[in-house]
Amino acid sequence: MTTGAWIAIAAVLAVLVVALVVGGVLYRRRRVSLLPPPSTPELGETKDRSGGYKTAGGISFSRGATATAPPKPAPAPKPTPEAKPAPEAKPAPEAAPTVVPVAAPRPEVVPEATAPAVEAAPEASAPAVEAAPEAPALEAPAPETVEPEAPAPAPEAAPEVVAPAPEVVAPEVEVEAPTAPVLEEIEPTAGRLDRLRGRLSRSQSAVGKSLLGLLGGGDLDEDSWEEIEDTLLIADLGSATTEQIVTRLRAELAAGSVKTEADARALLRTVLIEALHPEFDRSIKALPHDATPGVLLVVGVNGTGKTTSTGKLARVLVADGRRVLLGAADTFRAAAADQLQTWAERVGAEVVRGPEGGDPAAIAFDAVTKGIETGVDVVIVDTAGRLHTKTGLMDELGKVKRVVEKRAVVDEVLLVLDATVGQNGLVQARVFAEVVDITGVVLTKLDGTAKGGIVFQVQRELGVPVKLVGLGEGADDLAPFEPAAFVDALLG
Ligand SMILES: Nc1nc2c(ncn2[C@@H]2O[C@H](COP(=O)(O)OP(=O)(O)OP(=O)(O)O)[C@@H](O)[C@H]2O)c(=O)[nH]1
Repeated sequence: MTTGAWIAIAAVLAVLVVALVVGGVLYRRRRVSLLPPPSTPELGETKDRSGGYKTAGGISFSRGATATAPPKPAPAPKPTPEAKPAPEAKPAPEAAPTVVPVAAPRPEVVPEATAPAVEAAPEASAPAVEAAPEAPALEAPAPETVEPEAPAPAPEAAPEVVAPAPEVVAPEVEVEAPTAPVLEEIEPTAGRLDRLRGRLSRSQSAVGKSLLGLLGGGDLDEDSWEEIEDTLLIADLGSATTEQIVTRLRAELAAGSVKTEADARALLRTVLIEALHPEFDRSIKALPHDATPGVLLVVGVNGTGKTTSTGKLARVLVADGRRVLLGAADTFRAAAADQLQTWAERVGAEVVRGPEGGDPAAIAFDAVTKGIETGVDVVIVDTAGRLHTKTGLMDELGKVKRVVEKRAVVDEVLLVLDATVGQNGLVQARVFAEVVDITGVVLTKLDGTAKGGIVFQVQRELGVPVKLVGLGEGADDLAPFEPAAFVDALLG
């Protein structure tokens, strides 16, 4: 072939290459994505999954009564344990897993490698762009997934590469195993009871409707009053509370203060709220003291939801920027410690656990000791759920508390009660109250019972507030108990 022919072939090839490249770029630009465009969140913005509900506040925390120290400054994330005086910087004992610094999924902790990365690094390929909005705090390693061979798109084309284009995920790319555990996003605590109100209403509002129906009907005869009493009793308000409420309603109606249905509703609302003691302090005493963490014991009969509630509470505290250590002192049920560890790993809390069947008091002691050494803010000890009829086992719970008190003040003893068991819960409450001083109640499974009236009885019986309510099996289905919101749900 002549030189001219070779040149002609070379020119044709060059044109083909250029055409392929241009075609590729145009193809990428025109490709239609079925995924929503990535909304790059502002730094500091968290994803709101509350469904738009807003309420007065979230779960509030306070310091135990024995604290003498001035309040610590606002709990921004504490990156290092040395923020607190750690007596001996001992290495973690093997009983506990590696200390996971609580990279609390708060936006402030997010390094610049989130949204800005999209702009700053055009070579950071599609996966990084797409993943960033989902869990900003955890996506720092995203650049590691960059495919080296991927044809670098023009910088301006990057935002359009929304869909995880199959060809971008090159099979030969070795995605490094994440070094940090994948932490979960935690729902905002503010507004939870309102967000979960639907569940409460579904199970409770029949009571409210029936009461309103009776009261709004005008003059009440004795049969109607009896029906009101029955309704309250069936809803598990207990005879004392029922009597108190009926007496008050009778007096108000006799005084002629109820003329319309709206009056009846307003009166019922007021009377029920009053009976729930809105003045009780429902904050969780979980804030650290000068040199010791806040210490909480979670007690209750097995199956009531102790471990679940402990995990849910840990999430709330982590979301509040606290460093949390969980003590798995429930050695009675084999899987309980694993269950607790899973909860902890999901939010980056530490766990201290012991051998199966080990001494719960020893584990609780170790947990608090480790919490002091590592300078965590709060230690929550999940205790063994024992049948309250077994005296020896109940005594063991007393021992757990006494032993823990050798290391730190116990700020809260939360009794977990299953709302679905009705009166039986009261029997449990009495027995536990004999062994330890209960400071608050967590009433679980309120989503699955129409007997929410147990709230009234429990408070009356124990003289301590219901502080938290469990409204589902979901990780964030724990809400502060707010009398007014509860009554509103009751009245529908
Ligand atoms: N529907 C509903 N289920 C709940 C709630 N809280 C806990 N549960 C469920 O109740 C069951 C028992 O919960 P656990 O946390 O294992 O109970 P526990 O008291 O720790 O039990 P032991 O470890 O045996 O002592 C689990 O299936 C939970 O998902 C709640 O508020 N609502």
